[in-house]
Amino acid sequence: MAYDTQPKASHFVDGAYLEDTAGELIEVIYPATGEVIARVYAATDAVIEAAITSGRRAQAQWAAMSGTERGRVLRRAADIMRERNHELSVLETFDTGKPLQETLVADATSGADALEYFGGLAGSLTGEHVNLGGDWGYTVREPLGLCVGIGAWNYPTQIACWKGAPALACGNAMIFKPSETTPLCALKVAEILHEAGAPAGLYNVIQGMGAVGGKLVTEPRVDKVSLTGSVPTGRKVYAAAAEGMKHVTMELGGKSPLIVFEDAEIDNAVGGAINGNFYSTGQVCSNGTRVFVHSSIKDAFLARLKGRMAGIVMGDPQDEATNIGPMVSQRQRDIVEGYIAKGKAEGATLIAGGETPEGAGFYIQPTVFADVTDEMTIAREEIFGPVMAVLTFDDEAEVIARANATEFGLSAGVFTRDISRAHRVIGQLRAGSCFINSYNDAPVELPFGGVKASGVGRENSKAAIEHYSQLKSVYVRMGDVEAAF
Ligand SMILES: NC(=O)C1=CN([C@@H]2O[C@H](COP(=O)(O)OP(=O)(O)OC[C@H]3O[C@@H](n4cnc5c(N)ncnc54)[C@H](O)[C@@H]3O)[C@@H](O)[C@H]2O)C=CC1
Repeated sequence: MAYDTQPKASHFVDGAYLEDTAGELIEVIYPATGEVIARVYAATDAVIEAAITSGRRAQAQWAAMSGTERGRVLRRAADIMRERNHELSVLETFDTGKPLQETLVADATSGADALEYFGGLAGSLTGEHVNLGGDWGYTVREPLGLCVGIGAWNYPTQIACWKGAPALACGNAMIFKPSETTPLCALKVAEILHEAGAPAGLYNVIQGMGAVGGKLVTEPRVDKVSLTGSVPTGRKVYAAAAEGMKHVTMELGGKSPLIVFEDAEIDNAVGGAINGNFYSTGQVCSNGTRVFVHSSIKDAFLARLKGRMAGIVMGDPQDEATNIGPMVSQRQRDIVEGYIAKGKAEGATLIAGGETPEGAGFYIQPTVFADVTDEMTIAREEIFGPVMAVLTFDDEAEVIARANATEFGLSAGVFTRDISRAHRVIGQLRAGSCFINSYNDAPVELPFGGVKASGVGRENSKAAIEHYSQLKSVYVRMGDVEAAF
């Protein structure tokens, strides 16, 4: 293999690669072939201790710098990421199996956006002066301290930056634990931040499964935990963090509705449904996997959708012509196959896909089911794969109620040409990240996150600053102190 996917060592701690082969072996598998392309070891207690000690030391040093100086480091890191975008994208494709066509534009570039945006904000994180009628007060925006980021496997570079950039901008240090399925890319983020001038230990990356994540979450010297993962893991991590009264951000799963009204521009709605179901082979938390189509346009919608699916190019993800890559792992493909079987068994109509191709790699066909009802398993549970469920509706109030009838609340989308209806409906959908005549855009300037079981807190935008800093308030008396005795 021309590209060397084996990292220099498993962890990046205190400004350098660090190895400890006493940890559990993690084999990194290239999803397109099933080959082992790298080996790393889960962090031992010694590695965790080194990450915590160096993180706390670096945090004190970093917080003593001005916001402008900190921001300069983040913006330099953004520039380095952009210069190396091609190389980083190829690695992201090896790590995840996502097609290079996507990774070139959505991963290191999105990470660089976050570093640039929060680098720009860092110098403007000030408090307030408060007039108290003679006396006065002021607030200081302070860092939380040592933050832990725990990542999912679908966007390893992006998640490492979406958590790291606001944390560092606010003057915190971070220990990031990538998903054990995709351990490679975050190491590059750590390398780049170090090269850009971040003090040694400020952004440490350590590997491991849930057990390593669990140790970090319960560590008393950790002040905040930000998780991207599934709802069951979120429940465990949130509960463990609560024991130590730690700050949390939870970016969890979804089963989001995408509503297509009868007056929608059908090609755009079909495009939105494709982006919201098949990008990254369906492994996107905000996907609009319940596509509610007005019954009067169901046939036209399905016909256009089927036509557009002839444009699927499934194959070698390193080939830029490929637009559908494999699933991230055998395990994830097995899960998706199970849901497709349930869809068939519970009586949904298979419109497209539904098969697992022969041969190496964890490929599965992008799949569309129609005539799906609210009770079917594929309409209720997060699949995290390329499976679109098309349901029909007749009435606005009815579809809003059905769209909201889920424990999740990450995203929601509406396609309609009626501007009043668009805002009226979005106003009633219980979701954190919404779209009108679009789907799955995630610019760094807009808050991202869920309501209900989909999460707590927001990533990106100025809102993320609230989740990586805290206010100290100071009362200043100008006169004498009056006391009862
Ligand atoms: N809302 C969002 O921003 C996103 C949410 N997701 C969600 O992530 C899920 C898929 O990712 P997976 O990696 O399978 O999720 P997962 O929940 O299995 O694992 C997520 C991370 O948590 C770690 N972990 C597991 N148990 C832990 C514990 N007890 N304590 C601390 N850490 C622990 C894992 O090692 C991994 O790094 C999907 O459900 C998806 O919806 C994925 C991407 C974005």
